[in-house]
Amino acid sequence: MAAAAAAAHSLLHPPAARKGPAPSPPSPSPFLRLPAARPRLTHLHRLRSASPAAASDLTAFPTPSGNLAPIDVDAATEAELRENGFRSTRRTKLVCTVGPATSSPEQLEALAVGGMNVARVNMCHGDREWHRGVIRAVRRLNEEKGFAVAVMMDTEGSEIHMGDLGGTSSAKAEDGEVWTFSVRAFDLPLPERTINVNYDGFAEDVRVGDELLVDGGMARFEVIEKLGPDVKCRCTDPGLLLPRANLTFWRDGSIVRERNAMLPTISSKDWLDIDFGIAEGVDFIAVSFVKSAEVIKHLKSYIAARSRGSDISVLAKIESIDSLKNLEEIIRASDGAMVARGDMGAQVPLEQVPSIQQKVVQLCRQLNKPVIVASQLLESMIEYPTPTRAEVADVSEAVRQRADALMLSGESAMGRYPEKALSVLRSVSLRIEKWWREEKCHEALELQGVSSSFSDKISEEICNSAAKMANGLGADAVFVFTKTGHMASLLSRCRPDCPVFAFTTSTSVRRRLNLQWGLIPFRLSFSDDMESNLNRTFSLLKARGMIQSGDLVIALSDMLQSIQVMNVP
Ligand SMILES: Nc1ncnc2c1ncn2[C@@H]1O[C@H](COP(=O)(O)OP(=O)(O)O)[C@@H](O)[C@H]1O
Ligand SMILES: C=C(OP(=O)(O)O)C(=O)O
Ligand SMILES: [K+]
Ligand SMILES: [Mg+2]
Repeated sequence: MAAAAAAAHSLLHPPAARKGPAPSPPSPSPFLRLPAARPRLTHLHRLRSASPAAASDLTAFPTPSGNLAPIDVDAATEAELRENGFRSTRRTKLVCTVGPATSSPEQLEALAVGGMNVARVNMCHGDREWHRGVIRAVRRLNEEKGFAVAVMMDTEGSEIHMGDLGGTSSAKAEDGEVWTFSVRAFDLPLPERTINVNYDGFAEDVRVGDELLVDGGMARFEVIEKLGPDVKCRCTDPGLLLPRANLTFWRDGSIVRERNAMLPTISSKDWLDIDFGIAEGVDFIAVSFVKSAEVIKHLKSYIAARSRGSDISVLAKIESIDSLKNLEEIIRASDGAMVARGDMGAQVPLEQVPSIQQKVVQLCRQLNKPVIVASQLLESMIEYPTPTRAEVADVSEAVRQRADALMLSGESAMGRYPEKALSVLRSVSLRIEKWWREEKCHEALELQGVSSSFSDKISEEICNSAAKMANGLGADAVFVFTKTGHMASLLSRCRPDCPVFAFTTSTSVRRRLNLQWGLIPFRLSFSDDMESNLNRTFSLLKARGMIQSGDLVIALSDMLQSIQVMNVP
């Protein structure tokens, strides 16, 4: 037990390895500038010649005084860079579901300090006032403390689920007990051993003999009798019933999809929630139970018409058999995806979930869409302060697959140890990333072209080359100045060995980039003049101790299509 405790301790408290003296740069030239990629002549007007500048131009640039306001970076990133250096920054992003355990401003700040990149609110639970409070608290935190925590709203969708258990937080179903699942509206308190079901067709669709699975198998019942709106079921696998738990029913070993298969992906309640999300300025909307690309396209055009310029990214949750049938089309239409293993595991045999996860993660990377691996990563930490070995292995596998992000659900929403769970994700990510970088174990993924225009193609080739150069030269960081964030995501897609500092003029682009692997997003106003942008950025970052003279940096921008290699003066 003592050994276990010690192991858990080291997992939760990794030693902070201070950055040593700046490594001597492998490049002999302190200011080597490469020519711009050469496009066809017809596209030359897009390029501006990179005038060769002497190193002295940079050293002559005045160092800043105490004025640090022009760049937005949060204290957690700053401390991490200062203490651990570029190479050791975490590349895998972390999403936390906010619930009753984490909704106060103090609790949210603790999560942000602990590495939360995205706060998720799940519209299945809580009411709009509650969600509004959380979204606004996150916004305040960003404004007051310089964080760039993005907000993700997750729709309820038209799944079948249980009601609220009449206010109790959980109920235990024991072997052999008879429970009533009913579509009736009851007055509170609910009669004993009674569960509300949200789907009106439930009592008609089920048959005596069907199996009823709560949360994909947390508890299991057999339908023994139908009495109008009430369905009597005997518990055959005891387990815990949680409010609004998902329900599936099975007949002859297959999931039953009768009229429920015809339910809309976005329900009328979801549309109201989406209007709410647009009004509150959320950064991501994750759509539950996506079946086709059409629903994503529909939502994207709705958002474009409604949100007047503010960009909201639409993420497809891959969690049903239908989503697997149209996987590539759905991901192409979306701005990103989530491997939602909770419901997925209730629809396909559990042993198929790992290969589905790997397939979705790889496809998203090919198509340049960020991907989140979600559900039960550290499930036991809802109750216990340390994870199981199996959970750590599961997290490691998602990190090794180089998913953009990992997500906490119940662990952070209503668990006893939300901050500890986050710190486990953080330390496991750091450790596994370092191990795989050092061992150079990653199989090179042959990236296919993703660009739809020639000018995009130039950006893509520049990013591919810059990432390769960064690896070959052992660069400390890639700097990218990007207005829309597109160049930054193309770099992230290459999964370079060093982190990517993404400078963008917009706070909302900065927040959205926070979901993507390996990007450290900063908000900075900059001009079209790369020379002065770089000088200014170096000065600002040096003044804050985030970079040092001699650091080897590769710089790109989406205004000037070139690759520059230089040492920080
Ligand atoms: N806004 C909220 N209010 C109350 N409880 C919540 C809220 N968000 C999440 N939870 C709790 O956290 C659990 C895990 O969250 P999540 O995985 O997002 O939902 P679900 O279990 O419905 O898929 C939920 O089952 C619920 O008990
Ligand atoms: C993330 C998931 O969706 P939700 O928590 O909304 O059911 C899931 O099913 O894994
Ligand atoms: K949901
Ligand atoms: Mg789900």
